[in-house]
Amino acid sequence: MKAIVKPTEKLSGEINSLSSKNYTTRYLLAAALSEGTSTIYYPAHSEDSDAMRRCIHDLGAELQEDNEKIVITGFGKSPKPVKELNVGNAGAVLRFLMSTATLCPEVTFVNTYPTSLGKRPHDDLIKALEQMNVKVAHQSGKLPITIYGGNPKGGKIQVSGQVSSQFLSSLLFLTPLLEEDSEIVVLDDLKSKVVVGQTLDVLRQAGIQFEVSEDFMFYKIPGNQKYVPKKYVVEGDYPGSAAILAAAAVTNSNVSMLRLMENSKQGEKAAVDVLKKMGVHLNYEGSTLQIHGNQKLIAGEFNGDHFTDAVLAMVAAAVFAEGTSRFYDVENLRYKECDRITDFCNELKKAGANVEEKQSEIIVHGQPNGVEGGVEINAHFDHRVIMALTVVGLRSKKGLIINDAEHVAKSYPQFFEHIQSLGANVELIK
Ligand SMILES: O=C(O)C1=C[C@@H](OP(=O)(O)O)[C@@H](O)[C@H](O)C1
Ligand SMILES: C=C(OP(=O)(O)O)C(=O)O
Repeated sequence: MKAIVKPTEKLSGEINSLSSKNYTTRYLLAAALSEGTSTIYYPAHSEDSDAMRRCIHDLGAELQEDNEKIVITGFGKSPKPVKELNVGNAGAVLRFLMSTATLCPEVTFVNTYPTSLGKRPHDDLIKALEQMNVKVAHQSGKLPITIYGGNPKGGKIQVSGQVSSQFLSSLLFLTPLLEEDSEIVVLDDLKSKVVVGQTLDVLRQAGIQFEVSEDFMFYKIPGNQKYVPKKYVVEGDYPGSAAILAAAAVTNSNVSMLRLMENSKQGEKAAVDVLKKMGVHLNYEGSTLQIHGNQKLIAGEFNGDHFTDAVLAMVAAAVFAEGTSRFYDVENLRYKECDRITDFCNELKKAGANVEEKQSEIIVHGQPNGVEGGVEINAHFDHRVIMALTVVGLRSKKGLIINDAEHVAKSYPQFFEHIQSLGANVELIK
């Protein structure tokens, strides 16, 4: 699918925000790891959340779904001994399930996206699992990966958090089910620390006991625990909504987004503060976030590690700001669906933006008069590149053609429909 994005001056209307992908994957897993029946209200519907649904079903969970909810009967610590799992292009789903798969004798995670997830590194999690009586066959830390488990052991576990927080989250889901008590020490740095808070939030809701140090680098997890079956309610998704907010920020707009909680634990909620700092008017009325853009933005300096999945959308807004913006501490964007520093900056430059990259920074020299556009954009299999370049296209002189735009469905299948409903001049060609 091609998305033809044309210059658009105004956006207005109301959007029912999509449901949080990161909470949906976590609730699905917590429900699968319990032995009873849980209900998840308003789950996300996207390729990534569908990948988690498919895999827990393959592992033996029973799922029944209607428009509002999924009812799940879990497999506890005894999944079906499947041979193969296909997570699509979903990094978090792969990493979370690599630990769950140690409860089976032998599971291979296949490589269906060789140029996206197939390029991402999982060495740090593999090294941690190898400390737990698990053997792992892999291609230099990448897919396809076979986990030889059956009898994983808790105890003292070390894991690096330098590349991804998903490795730690993965171990936090598994260790409560093991016979032994565990102590997890995070080595090096811990990137995307805020999303670990969402993991801990879900574990607490599922009745799991643990101790955690203030800096999130050390954990004590008693063994022999059970996930309690629960009713979970999924809140709105800030990472996806950040792209709509960025679009509203670069146009003359009056947009309301329903279902975005002001006290959310999602790191990408920081997009609201980033845009406020850039001079955009935003306010909450209950759980509705209202944004009024007037095309005027001021540059700023931001630690992007606090809102990792919203960085690209915020960079897209900064493309039109007065002055130079700097997004720092973002090196781990290089290990996502594409290299979100080099690949993204190259696409932005094609569109006419003035950006520079460093190993762990994106620097944006803003152009309040808009960018030239008039080119075709390579999506690099990355939903967040697609959404961010759509924002740029709206304020370009000649528009942008985004190729392979169907990959937006990894997290936000209704993105184009939503932005069109606000008045964005976007045409889709199948
Ligand atoms: O735990 C999660 O659900 C996620 C963690 C983050 O990844 P990293 O920890 O690799 O930054 C984020 O980018 C991803 O979209 C979802
Ligand atoms: C990086 C992302 O997801 P994942 O790591 O789960 O593939 C994302 O949603 O932007």
